[in-house]
Amino acid sequence: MTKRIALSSDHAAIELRQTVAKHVEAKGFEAVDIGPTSAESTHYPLHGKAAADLVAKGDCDLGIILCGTGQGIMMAANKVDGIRCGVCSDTFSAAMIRQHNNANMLSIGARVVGEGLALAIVDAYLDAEFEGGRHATRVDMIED
Ligand SMILES: O=C[C@H](O)[C@H](O)[C@H](O)COP(=O)(O)O
Repeated sequence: MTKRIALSSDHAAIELRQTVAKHVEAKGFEAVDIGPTSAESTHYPLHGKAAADLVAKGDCDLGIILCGTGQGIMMAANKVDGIRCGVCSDTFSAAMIRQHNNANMLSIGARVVGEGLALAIVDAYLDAEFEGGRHATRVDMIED
C-alpha cells in the first residue's frame, strides 16, 4: 500500500514544503499536504500539531514538517503522544533518526538549508529503515 506522508509548514517554508510534496509524490508516496498555502504570517505550533495528529492517529505513516529553522514546529509536533520528530540539516542525521530512533516525523528549516540539500535530507529519511534490536529497547523507553 502507498505510504502517506503528512506535510505542513508555517509561512517561512511554504515554497519548500510544496517542492518537498512534489518530490515525495515522485518517489511513489502519497503527499497529504495540509498547508497553509497563503504566505501570510502564521503560527508554527498549529501546523506542527495538525500534521502530528495525522501521524499519531495513523491517517498518515510519516510526516515532514518545515518552518524557518525547523525547530519550533518540531517542538510542537513532539508534544503529541507517539510522535518522534527530529530536525535535520544533514543527510546522515536524517537516515539515523529513522534507523536508530524510528522517527515518524522529520523537520527541516527552510531558512537553514537550500532546496537541493532539503530534498537529499528527505531522500535519506524516507529511504532509511528502522533497525530494531537494541534501538527498539531505547525507543520503547522514550514511549514509556
Ligand atoms: O522555530 C520557528 C520558526 O523558525 C519560524 O518559522 C519563525 O520563528 C518565524 O519567524 P517570522 O515570524 O519572523 O517569520
